[in-house]
Amino acid sequence: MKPRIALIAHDKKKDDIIALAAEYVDFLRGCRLSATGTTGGRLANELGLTIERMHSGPFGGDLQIGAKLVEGEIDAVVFLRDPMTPQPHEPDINALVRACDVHNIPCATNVSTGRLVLSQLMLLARKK
Ligand SMILES: O=C(CO)COP(=O)(O)O
Repeated sequence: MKPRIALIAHDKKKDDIIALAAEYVDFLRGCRLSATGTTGGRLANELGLTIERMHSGPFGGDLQIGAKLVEGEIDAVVFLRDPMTPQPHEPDINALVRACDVHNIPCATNVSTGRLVLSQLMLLARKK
């Protein structure tokens, strides 16, 4: 089965997630991707990725990704949070990260960890 990956970034981290996704774009093309609204729009427009786009984060997108994850439909999350800017939907953000911990789903919250997670998923996918 194709790896199912959720990609999310706060506004000041969006350039970072585009750059990160660009590094792995060939692998990501073979994955089933979901994203919050604005992040997904940029990934689709700038990298040509096919993505299931949820609502924007402040309008419930993190919760939608969390619900998919709870249903067993997400294998890994790359969520580049902005640690320097308060977010109006902080409870939703915490709920998604908590859901990852509850269900033991890898959740990369910075670029370095994102690289480790995507590299490993890529290796595992090659072995299959
Ligand atoms: O706010 C977000 C995650 O908490 C991201 O939402 P957008 O991708 O719609 O900007």
